[in-house]
Amino acid sequence: MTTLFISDLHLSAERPDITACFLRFMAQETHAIDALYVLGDLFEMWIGDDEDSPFLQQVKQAFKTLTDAGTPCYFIHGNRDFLIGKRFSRETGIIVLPEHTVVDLYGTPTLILHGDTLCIEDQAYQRYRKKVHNPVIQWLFARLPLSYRIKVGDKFRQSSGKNNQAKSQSIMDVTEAEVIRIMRDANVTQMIHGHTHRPDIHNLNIDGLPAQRIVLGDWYDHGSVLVYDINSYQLETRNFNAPSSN
Ligand SMILES: O=C(CCCCNC(=O)Nc1ccc(S(=O)(=O)N2CCN(c3cc(Cl)cc(C(F)(F)F)c3)CC2)cc1)NO
Ligand SMILES: [Mn+2]
Repeated sequence: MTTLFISDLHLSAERPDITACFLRFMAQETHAIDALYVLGDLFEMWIGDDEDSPFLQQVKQAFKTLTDAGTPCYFIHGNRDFLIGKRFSRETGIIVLPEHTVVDLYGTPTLILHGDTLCIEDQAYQRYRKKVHNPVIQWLFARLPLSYRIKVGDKFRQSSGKNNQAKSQSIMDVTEAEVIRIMRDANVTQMIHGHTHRPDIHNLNIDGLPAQRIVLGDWYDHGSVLVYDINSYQLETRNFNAPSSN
């Protein structure tokens, strides 16, 4: 049987091509799978579960159809959609997991996470992350009027776009030592994450044991899916303009 992993779709109303590719993926590829894991940055922004739109309704409905059919669907917060909460879970049937979770993938204990916690050299980002993950700050932010939160979100998106251009490529990637530290602490030899937008399968060595770090791809110019079968896995792409099957 098969388990699917996706992340970094950065879905937004401004990118109907990504949304169409995602909806096609959900309609055509999620029959008879064991589970779907979404490892963060499903959305380009998320300022509260109370935001609604036809775009959001369509995406939420796709998950609801899947979970109502009995396929478990799990989500780990990304650096964009870390405010996704209980109401979103209720509306979609999605189960939100802790930011670092160990799952048993057909007998292989695997640490799954978004990946932004591995980029410890990006100190400015880690400081910002600490603040916005503070429960009191989140409680206060959630009580601001929706219109104001949308404005704050747009401001953050402009500034983070600029900040990222300024940052060197290397600090935007994971710190190898942190990867090893976290895998050793979790006592695993397999990790799956997203965030860096550098899809790849890395072989590493942890205390003499062979280990793998699987990085999921973003969906900026094509879809990216990790198809994990009982005894093999592969990172696959999904073209936006693939002819629909019917
Ligand atoms: O993303 C990458 C590379 C870039 C990685 C770093 N850049 C990045 O993460 N940018 C970013 C993330 C989220 C949004 S947001 O619009 O969704 N939104 C902003 C306001 N948020 C907030 C929450 C709280 Cl509790 C409190 C506040 C407060 F108080 F500070 F105002 C604000 C909620 C979330 C906008 C931009 N790779 O994948
Ligand atoms: Mn990210």
